[in-house]
Amino acid sequence: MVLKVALIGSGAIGSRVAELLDAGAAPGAELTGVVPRGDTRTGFSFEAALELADVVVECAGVAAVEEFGPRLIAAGKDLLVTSIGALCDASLRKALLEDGPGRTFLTTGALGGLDAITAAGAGGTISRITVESRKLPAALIQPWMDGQTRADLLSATHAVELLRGGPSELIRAFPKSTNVVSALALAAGNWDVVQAVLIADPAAKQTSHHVRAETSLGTFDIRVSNEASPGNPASSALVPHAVVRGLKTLANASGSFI
Ligand SMILES: NC(=O)C1=CN([C@@H]2O[C@H](COP(=O)(O)OP(=O)(O)OC[C@H]3O[C@@H](n4cnc5c(N)ncnc54)[C@H](O)[C@@H]3O)[C@@H](O)[C@H]2O)C=CC1
Ligand SMILES: O=C([O-])CC(=O)C(=O)O
Repeated sequence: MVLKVALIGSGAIGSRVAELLDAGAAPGAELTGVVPRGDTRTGFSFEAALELADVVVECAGVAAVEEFGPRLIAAGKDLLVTSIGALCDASLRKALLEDGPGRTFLTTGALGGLDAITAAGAGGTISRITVESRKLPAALIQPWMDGQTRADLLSATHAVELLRGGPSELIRAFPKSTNVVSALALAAGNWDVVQAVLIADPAAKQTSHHVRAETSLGTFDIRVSNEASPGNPASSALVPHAVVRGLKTLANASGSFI
């Protein structure tokens, strides 16, 4: 049986996922359509995705998870989320992860090592997870920043710490850049153990995430240095491939967790 896939969002991640699916990168999975932003009078629509798809992949942002996620799950569809920070909201988290009958899957996205953290959270205890993320300053400019803050950031000659805090604080201020922090909390099964720092670094040749997890089953020190996505310097080029890997597992062609 073919797994029918719909996408919400066709930016850097969504357009690459579409290309990969069309090229057969996830055997057993087939692209049914891409939900456009705004006007849906022509072409594919969210309603068409609800009717035709088995799994809908969100690659559009935190607001799109809020807007579409609960309706998909209530309709019995599966949802694969990239904007994991949306799940900082406890009621949305419940709707997506507990209410069913649809299922919510979370991509590993820009990170590695989430599997070990999930296993340690289930089988042991996690006392602390820290993550330090570094991106180029231009990728971290936000609509809420005033002109002076933007100018200072863009002309910085040294690394600048932008924010330190937990998943909710980070996603509120940098919703397109700190989903990995929420992914760590969900992997740990604990929103209180994760502390993050976001750094704008003019010398950053790649986007990097340095995760350190202290658990009763071991200490994991995970460093990922990702190439930026060609279409969006704020997103790592790895992410669409992580999404497609997830779809491949859902289509069950390989039957493998790794
Ligand atoms: N879990 C992870 O490790 C990562 C997650 N992300 C998440 O993925 C999201 C997408 O990333 P990119 O593709 O790089 O962003 P992008 O900005 O290149 O593309 C987003 C696309 O979604 C579209 N869109 C927004 N709202 C929509 C709606 N309601 N309906 C249909 N389309 C809509 C936009 O028009 C845009 O074309 C980010 O906002 C971020 O939340 C990004 C990087 C890593
Ligand atoms: O792509 C990345 O490196 C991470 C990212 O934007 C996010 O976590 O939202």
